[in-house]
Amino acid sequence: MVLSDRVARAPKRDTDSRDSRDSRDSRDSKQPRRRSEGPFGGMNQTFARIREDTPRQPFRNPRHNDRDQKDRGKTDGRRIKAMKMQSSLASIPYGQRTRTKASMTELESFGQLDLLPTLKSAISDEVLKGLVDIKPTPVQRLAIPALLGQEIGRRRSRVDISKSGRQEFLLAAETGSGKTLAYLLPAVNALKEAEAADVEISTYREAFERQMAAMREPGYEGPREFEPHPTTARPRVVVLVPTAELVGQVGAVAKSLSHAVKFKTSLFSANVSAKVIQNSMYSPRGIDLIVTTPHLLASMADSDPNILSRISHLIVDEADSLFDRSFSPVTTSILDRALPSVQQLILCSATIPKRLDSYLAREFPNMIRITTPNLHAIPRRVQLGVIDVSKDPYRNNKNLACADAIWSIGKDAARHEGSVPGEIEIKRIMVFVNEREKTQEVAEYLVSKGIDAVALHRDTEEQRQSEMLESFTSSEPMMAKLSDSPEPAIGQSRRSLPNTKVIVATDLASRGIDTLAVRHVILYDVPHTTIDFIHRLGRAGRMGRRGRGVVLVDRNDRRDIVAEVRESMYMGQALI
Ligand SMILES: Nc1ncnc2c1ncn2[C@@H]1O[C@H](COP(=O)(O)OP(=O)(O)OP(=O)(O)O)[C@@H](O)[C@H]1O
Repeated sequence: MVLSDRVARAPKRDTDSRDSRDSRDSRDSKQPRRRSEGPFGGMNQTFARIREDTPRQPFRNPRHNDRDQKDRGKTDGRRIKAMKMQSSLASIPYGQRTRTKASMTELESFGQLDLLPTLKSAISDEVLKGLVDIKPTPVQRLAIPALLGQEIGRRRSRVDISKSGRQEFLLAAETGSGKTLAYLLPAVNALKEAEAADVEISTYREAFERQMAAMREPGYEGPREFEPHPTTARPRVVVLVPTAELVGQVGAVAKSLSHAVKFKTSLFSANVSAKVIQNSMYSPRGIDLIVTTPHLLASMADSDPNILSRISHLIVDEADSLFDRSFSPVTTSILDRALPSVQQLILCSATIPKRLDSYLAREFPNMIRITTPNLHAIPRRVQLGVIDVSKDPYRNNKNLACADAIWSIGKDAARHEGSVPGEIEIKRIMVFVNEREKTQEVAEYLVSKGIDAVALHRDTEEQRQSEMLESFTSSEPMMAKLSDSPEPAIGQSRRSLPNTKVIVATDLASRGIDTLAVRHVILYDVPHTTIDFIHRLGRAGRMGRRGRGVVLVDRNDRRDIVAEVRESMYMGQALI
């Protein structure tokens, strides 16, 4: 999906390097006149005569036949492709990661931030309600002060401003690390500060109060309608996300903030009717913050270009998706139209492909890049197991292997009774496939094996899909009666597994979904890229939780890639 097309090409030579390469070539071609052999032959040399490494020949088992030799050649060729896949993520120098780590320790609580007091209390009272000992996460420690322009400890938040007077930020941090709050808190803070300083809004409020008072007078005969609010159809903060599910999720965080700090939030997605969208965009009460998809916003802006005229904070979440080939034309068309008024442009992602990296370097050279030390690494608390489907008892029947893996998770959980006697916790499991068409087939197979599975794609019944997603995003444990044993009841024809719920999806459908309840992820297909590995396994082990991935490999799959990913995960290294 996001392979860098430059990885295999030699870097472009500039004049200097060409010169130096030329001189080296001529030097190389000059053979030493005399080569002295013997014990002192290597002395007084002006350049190192290092013998070129001849590739070590692999051990040949005489029993291998010709066909095996051919296959080995094929594997070697594909290995180069594996390296390309690995290289499609941009690397962040380790030196920079260490510096970041040091500066992260200086912000210890949300209390230290220059946020409005109501916003600070909204963090514990609304957004992270129920959590004890709330501390900012690494990305929040780095990003919030920078976006607020606040100095923390010895660290001055470096804020470069582009020629237009705009600040541009890239927030790159691992999956499930709290990026949403990292960009929403400063944006809402700025929104409320701008509102307090906005003369047009205060004049409107005074006129509104006057008219309300007049309308309460007996015998009032003046107008009963109000002038539209200055912010009607002119939002100040816009958050762009790729899917309707993410509109709901990010919108829920924004709404919970707006309960404590009054501002008007609207969520626009394909799931919302055109009439509702129209009514809330043009509400006479105004609109402050919208969360939507680029396509919807672009179509609204096509009919009313002024919608993009007052945006001060433009946030592009899941930026690697929104700047990939399918979304990029529409995302950039919004940027082109909105940027003149934008004061902060914030791009946010858990993976930065090289293609996006060079696009940002070219288009936004002043962008401040905020990256956490663990970027592109899958947390060590997530373990990856491998099932070889080519072996007995599966004989390349992936469906069977997948159902078996889910059954063993369910059975294992059934052995551990929950804290309430007679109840067991329902395990929520995500199965990832590479092709959207496969989701339905796999889900149907799992259902036929007594598993409560649903495919996450456009055609799934909306109600069923949202019920299932809701149960996956809630951190509350879900319980099943222990009597609902996985074994068939007497007289029951088929076994069913009541203590698991399964979503079968492609990672595009579930990108960014905050599946807090998920501890198990099954990679039905080996992902095409390390980026997919990160996002799929990132649905488990969120916010410090433990997780377990299982990858099903058959004889056509790249086992070497799986081994490399496992090793990097074990070492806690970035998958670059
Ligand atoms: N400081 C915090 N302490 C504890 N939990 C937090 C904190 N900040 C955010 N969270 C919770 O962490 C979870 C993950 O946050 P969020 O969805 O913002 O992650 P993300 O970095 O955007 O992940 P992804 O890259 O997968 O989209 C959410 O449930 C959120 O409520």
